[in-house]
Amino acid sequence: MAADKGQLTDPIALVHQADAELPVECPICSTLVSESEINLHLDLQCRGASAEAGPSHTTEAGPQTSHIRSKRTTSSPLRDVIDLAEQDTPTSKPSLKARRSSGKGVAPVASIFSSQVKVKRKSSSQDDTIVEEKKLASVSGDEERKEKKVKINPLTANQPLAERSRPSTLASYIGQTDLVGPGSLLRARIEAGEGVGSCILWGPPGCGKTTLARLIAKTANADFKELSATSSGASDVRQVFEQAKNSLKLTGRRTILMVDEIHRFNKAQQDLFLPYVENGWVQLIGATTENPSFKVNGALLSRCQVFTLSPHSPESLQEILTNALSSLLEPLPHLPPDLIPFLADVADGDARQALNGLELALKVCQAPRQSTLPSTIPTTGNPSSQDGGNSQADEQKKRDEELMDSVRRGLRKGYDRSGEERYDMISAMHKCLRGSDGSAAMYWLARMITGGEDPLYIARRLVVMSSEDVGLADPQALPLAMATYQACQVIGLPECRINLAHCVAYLAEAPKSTRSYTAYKRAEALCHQPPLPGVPLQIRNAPTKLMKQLGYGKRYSYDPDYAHPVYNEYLPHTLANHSSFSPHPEEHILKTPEYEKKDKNWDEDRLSEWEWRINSNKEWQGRKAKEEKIL
Ligand SMILES: Nc1ncnc2c1ncn2[C@@H]1O[C@H](COP(=O)(O)OP(=O)(O)OP(=O)(O)O)[C@@H](O)[C@H]1O
Repeated sequence: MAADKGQLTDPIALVHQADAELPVECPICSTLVSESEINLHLDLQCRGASAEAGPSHTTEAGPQTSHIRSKRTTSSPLRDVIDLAEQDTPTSKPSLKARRSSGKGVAPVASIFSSQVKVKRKSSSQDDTIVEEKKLASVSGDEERKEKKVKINPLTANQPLAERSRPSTLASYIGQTDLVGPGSLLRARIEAGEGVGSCILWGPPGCGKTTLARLIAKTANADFKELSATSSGASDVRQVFEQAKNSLKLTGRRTILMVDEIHRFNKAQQDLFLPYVENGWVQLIGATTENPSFKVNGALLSRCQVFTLSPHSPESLQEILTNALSSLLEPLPHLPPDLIPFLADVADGDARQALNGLELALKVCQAPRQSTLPSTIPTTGNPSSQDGGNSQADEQKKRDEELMDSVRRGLRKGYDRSGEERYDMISAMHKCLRGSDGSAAMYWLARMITGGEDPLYIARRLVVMSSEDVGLADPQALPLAMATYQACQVIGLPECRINLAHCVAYLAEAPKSTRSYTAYKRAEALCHQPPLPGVPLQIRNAPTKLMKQLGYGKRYSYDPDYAHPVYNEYLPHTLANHSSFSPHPEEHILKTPEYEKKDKNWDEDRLSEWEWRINSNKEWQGRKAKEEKIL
């Protein structure tokens, strides 16, 4: 059905031609392909489908499959055939659209061909290289055409350095030696092209998860598809799975699907993976920065192996940076001599950050800058030449320092308010408060606030902490924490950070007691031990005569009439002697040196109160025992 090169064909004729050969749907990738070409399309493992065919970035097209058209939701055979005709052959005819937009219907050949751009795709290892052929023709079709081929790769040319220097072989994959170092099992399996089965790669940003996944796919010689949970939905996942299954069924070719940020799929979305992973129809490689035990569906997790990647060591980062520098083709500008070790330190284990820092430094150093040096440098031999040399060196040193400072500011690590780091930091602050280390608590408070944390989130934790850890040791803690919460609500940032700091300092210095909290936990544990007894009759209300006759409220001692504590049967018989869930008065109250200084007698006062309570309790126990004997 291909038209002769460079020759216009009447679209009506093409429609008639198409009637004779309707396109069919490929059973693997659902692309519409002409009937006569379907076998070729399958033999080519669905390569050649247009870019719309699926989410895979490995989609390729060759000249022999240029007529293949992806499925359109609003497709009709007629429209498809017209479209096929429009994009036919390298020197294809102008599109009907172009002709319509020219406003001249079927325009003269010359005006249509005067400037034509055709974009072809050709495969490379990981990237789609685009070759643009600009065909500039003279006004008349008969005249000699001037052809100018400009080879550009706009997709890769604009990539950040981190992306351009992504390793394409396992040999150039730096670090992570515990996991893929020489002699490791995983490395052996990857090198043998066996694949690693479905797995989850867990590690902090920029530690090399995506890179490793791509390397695994490359050596396994499988189709590789990539999805990101941030931009894909259930329908994308289903589409890839179905294609993978069909491909396996019809051609025996495996598919590796890498899902970046897999933790962002909710549990229901993750459930979609189960049958495909379970049956081995697709090999899943999930990448996540979050702890998979919390963020990945348990059922899916049990079908995947979890590999943990660590942040890069400064040594690994130095190697990655040096490799990236040496791979650059352009001449390097002057760079500060300490730049590489400096970047390796400040990047905090994140290779992408380190490479971004390097790229930033390169840009700054390449940019023409206004020299603050005197325009005439004294000549050698002149006594002032030494000074001139020194001042030049000083100037350079100052510039280097400024550069590193701006790179450091540019690399300041973000605070992930939705991630694990948030919980780690609030928990760190809580632990510092519990351990009465005010300075450390203040640091974590500042880290959270400067990272953009919601002050109410911090204040809520302070409210909890004031009861959980300070509790009875300082009853003022809870009202202060509540007041801090309200201050944050009313005032907001930036001022409310002062209220937070006030409360943090107070809670750090307050004495600590977990009596109420631990007592509650013990009581709660008892509530999970059946049989659960009813409320003792003595403390039940007796609003009716019958209830009174049944013993409800019998011998109940009305509290205000008695010296406290007032003894009634507050607990069921089975628990009467079970004092383990009541607050232990003898529990030690942890006091900070600051508190000791404030109130030396506090402990003694409280102890004497407890002693009295313990004795009263003993008395009550004895009286109960006697009564029980009598009964
Ligand atoms: N082990 C490594 N060896 C060489 N370069 C690496 C390595 N790890 C990471 N890099 C560099 O850092 C860049 C980012 O790495 P990659 O995308 O693999 O990290 P990631 O762990 O997937 O990060 P994220 O969780 O943010 O997606 C890569 O493009 C590459 O240039």
